[in-house]
Amino acid sequence: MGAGAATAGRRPTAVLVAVHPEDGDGSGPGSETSLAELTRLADTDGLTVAEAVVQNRTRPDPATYVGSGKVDELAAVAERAHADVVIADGELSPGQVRNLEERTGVRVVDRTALILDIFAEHARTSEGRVQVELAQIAYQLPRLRGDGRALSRVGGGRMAGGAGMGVRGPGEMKLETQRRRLRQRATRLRGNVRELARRRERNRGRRARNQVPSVAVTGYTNAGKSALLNRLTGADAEVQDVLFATLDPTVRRISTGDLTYTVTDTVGFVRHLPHQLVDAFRSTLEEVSGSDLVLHVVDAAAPDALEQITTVHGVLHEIGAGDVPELLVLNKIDVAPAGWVDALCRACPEAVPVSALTGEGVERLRAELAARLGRR
Ligand SMILES: Nc1nc2c(ncn2[C@@H]2O[C@H](COP(=O)(O)OP(=O)(O)OP(=O)(O)O)[C@@H](O)[C@H]2O)c(=O)[nH]1
Ligand SMILES: [Mg+2]
Repeated sequence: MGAGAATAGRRPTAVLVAVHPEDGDGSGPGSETSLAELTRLADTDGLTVAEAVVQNRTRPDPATYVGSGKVDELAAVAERAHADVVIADGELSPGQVRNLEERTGVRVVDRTALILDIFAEHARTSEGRVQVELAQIAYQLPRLRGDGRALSRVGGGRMAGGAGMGVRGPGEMKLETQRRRLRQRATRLRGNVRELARRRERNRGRRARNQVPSVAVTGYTNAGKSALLNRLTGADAEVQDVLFATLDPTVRRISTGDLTYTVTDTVGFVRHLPHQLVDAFRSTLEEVSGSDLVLHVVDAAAPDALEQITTVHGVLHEIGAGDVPELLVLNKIDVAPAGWVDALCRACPEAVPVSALTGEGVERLRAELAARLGRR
């Protein structure tokens, strides 16, 4: 069972732990930006963050992730906060998790597990569920402990469906049996994903033959991709103030004048998107690399908007979509400080400022889209 089980009735409490590197671009693990994001991720997963323990030196103890003094501090903070779980701002080795748990007496998870948990919670379609479960298995296989604990949910929401994971009691299944079952399940799931990918491929081929240009909406999670898709097409994609609300691509058709094109909403990106997820979601992400134009939605109200743009470009390259022409959209200008929007426009002169909420700038965006697609 997840951390929430012991504390029915209130939201489980989390304490964050991180090593802040002395160098880097200021947005790496342990930085203020990264911790703020981890807090939002925890919140999305149903956890309330009480405190963060950050180590500022760069010489942590590899056995316990942070140095020994910090572990004592973490244990004290966790006790004071009545923490149900400790979340590390990075990916931990199985040994680090075990040692930290022993010394703090609290369940320990890392950022990757947290993101996987959110994906599991948000997957709606069978395709989304299959891909998430595959990513979960890739994460769990090297971390099995024989007591089934690595298979349970992190946060306060409902338990992840998956392969009925997390329901087995301690020691019910031998480690080797668990491993074999998971590997077999992964093989079956990969077969499903391949079949779904082929279906997607066929649909894309049909659209290409019909000469219908395609636009893929991408961007950092919570940038307003689904809201903008709804504004552009009158669709009803799910819009929520949580991270990773959308996991399944929604394809919609737009007709303006004699031009018809499709717009696809897709999964949001985040700094250090777990590689297990990138691998598992490859078929979903291929919608992006196969499109004629990437509509890159930026949350212009985010103080780290420029870093988010860099992150998204990194993921686009990773999935083979680096060469697809891009149209940058600065969204949420209704709430972004005017000076900051101006600065972003100077940094990205081709970008179109809009508000999916009020509709401001959306006509200009439509015209720009038509011009770009007509010019192909
Ligand atoms: N003020 C304001 N809020 C917006 C705007 N566009 C979207 N939002 C809000 O931003 C939040 C995220 O919007 P979504 O459309 O779900 O964002 P997304 O990029 O699809 O997010 P994921 O699917 O989770 O990656 C929601 O609370 C929206 O209401 C905008 O132009 N202005
Ligand atoms: Mg969305």
